[in-house]
Amino acid sequence: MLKNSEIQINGNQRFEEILTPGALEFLEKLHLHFNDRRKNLLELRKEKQQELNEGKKLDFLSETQSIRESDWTVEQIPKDLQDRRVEITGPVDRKMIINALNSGAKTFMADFEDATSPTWENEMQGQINLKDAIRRQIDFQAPNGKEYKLNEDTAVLIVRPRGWHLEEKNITVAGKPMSGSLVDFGLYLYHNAKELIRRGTGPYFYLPKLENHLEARLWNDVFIFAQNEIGIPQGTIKATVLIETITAAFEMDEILYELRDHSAGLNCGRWDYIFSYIKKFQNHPDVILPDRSVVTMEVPFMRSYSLLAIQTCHKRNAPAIGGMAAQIPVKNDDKANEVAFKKVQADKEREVRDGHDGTWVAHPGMVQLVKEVFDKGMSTPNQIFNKRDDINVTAEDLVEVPKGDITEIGLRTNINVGIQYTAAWLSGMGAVPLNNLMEDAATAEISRAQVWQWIRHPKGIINDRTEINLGLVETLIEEELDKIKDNVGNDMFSNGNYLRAAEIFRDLISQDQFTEFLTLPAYESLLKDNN
Ligand SMILES: CC(=O)SCCNC(=O)CCNC(=O)[C@H](O)C(C)(C)COP(=O)(O)OP(=O)(O)OC[C@H]1O[C@@H](n2cnc3c(N)ncnc32)[C@H](O)[C@@H]1OP(=O)(O)O
Ligand SMILES: O=CC(=O)O
Ligand SMILES: [Mg+2]
Repeated sequence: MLKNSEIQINGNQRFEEILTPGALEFLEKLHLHFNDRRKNLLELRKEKQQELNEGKKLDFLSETQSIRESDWTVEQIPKDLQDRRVEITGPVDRKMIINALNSGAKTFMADFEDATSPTWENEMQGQINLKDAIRRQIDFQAPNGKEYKLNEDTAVLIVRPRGWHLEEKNITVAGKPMSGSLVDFGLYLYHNAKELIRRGTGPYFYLPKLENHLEARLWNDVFIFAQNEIGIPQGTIKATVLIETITAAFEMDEILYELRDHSAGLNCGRWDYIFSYIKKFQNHPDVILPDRSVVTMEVPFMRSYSLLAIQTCHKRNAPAIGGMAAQIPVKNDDKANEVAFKKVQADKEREVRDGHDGTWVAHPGMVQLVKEVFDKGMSTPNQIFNKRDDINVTAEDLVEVPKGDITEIGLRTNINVGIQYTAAWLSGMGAVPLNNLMEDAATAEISRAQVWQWIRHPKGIINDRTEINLGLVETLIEEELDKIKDNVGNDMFSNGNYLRAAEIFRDLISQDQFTEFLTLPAYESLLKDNN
């Protein structure tokens, strides 16, 4: 049994409502049954990275060929997940949960991952907010007096727990931190599964950053165990896996197969996918990406993966959800706003034309536009019937290196966004608007990974022929910090964690060993003052 000394309640009455003895006992069981396997799988990630660093090429697995070639389908998708044409995502902030549920989107993914900075307060408050939202007992009053409450019709709730790599250091078992995934999943399920079922829906999840089908098998075993413990029918949990690592793209069939009793399809997590492409091929001299702004869904390796996801899902009667266009409405600039909307529209038109069954938006202001695009392109609840047998994506297509320039603006933007995002994250905000784009942990990972790669790669050269090296980047970091200071003002600059963020950014790009996730060192920094 977890002892009180092993958790932080901080005297908050409502935290106690989440961290009940029963919930803690359930978490402890999850930990004892699954944490060693989680750790072994994280070790396996390191071994696979080492093989790639030594020049290994990615390919479809020979040992699972029979799974790819045999006929099977996932179990029936529940009624309220049949039509997912517009999914809004957002952090587990109380006001935003209400706004997202009211947004007119079909579903809302409440995010403990890319969009949440995992302060203890955010984590616990997020669980409280979701518990209240499910029971329709959520309301909120903003400092300006604006009142928030739920509409009659709300989006279907899906929760994204943290990835397997993240730990929750405020909950320990025998002195060892628990997995962030198991904490987020476990607390949400424990408090809400039966209530969700009673209300005609279910415990639905998005599973982030999986690298292979063994990690999907672990989730599936967690589901079987948890359904048994909680006393809900097997198969009640439904999970959509984000295909957001380059290695997982080679195992889409296998991931669906592992989760076939619990699967609600796949999603193209495009931003982490780009990050993963850089990370996994960090040592390959033939792989380098141009400016982030030109690595769109239309470059061959991105388009191939999205098409393969559609074909794979539809073959298995599962939905294939598209990805996040990072544009958000632009305030006080009609022209820039129009451009942003046009970009989102084009992105979503391509997705629906290709066969995606739904897609993501980052902001309520985009819901109507994207709904109209999908209504026009998809007159049925989904298009799983469209098997796309015409698609033929090869292993080479999935890794094709895109062309394009590295520019000084691209380099400066990566530095600027990397620092500003990390500063926000250290201040407890996991998603922020920067340069009229939604930035979250996944997009920030691209920024710092590109700078790391460009410093070391023989082709890390700006299009004016300037070589990118540590010295240049150090200079630009100072210049970008000055710009940020001018922009946010002295007070905000000194209170806003920018210097700490710059220190983390500097460490990340100067260490020869590529740090697996920006959020790992950032979490250590966060623990020092936010908990
Ligand atoms: C790569 C990936 O993993 S994508 C998935 C993870 N990322 C995300 O989920 C990010 C989602 N988006 C967001 O968090 C936000 O849109 C941000 C931070 C980018 C911008 O937020 P803001 O600066 O608040 O935008 P803005 O001022 O235009 O918001 C207007 C209103 O819409 C609300 N809003 C904006 N985005 C969202 C959202 N995603 N969900 C719910 N409400 C939202 C705001 O709370 C605000 O409400 P109010 O008028 O009642 O005060
Ligand atoms: O989680 C989504 C992504 O694009 O990353
Ligand atoms: Mg992601």
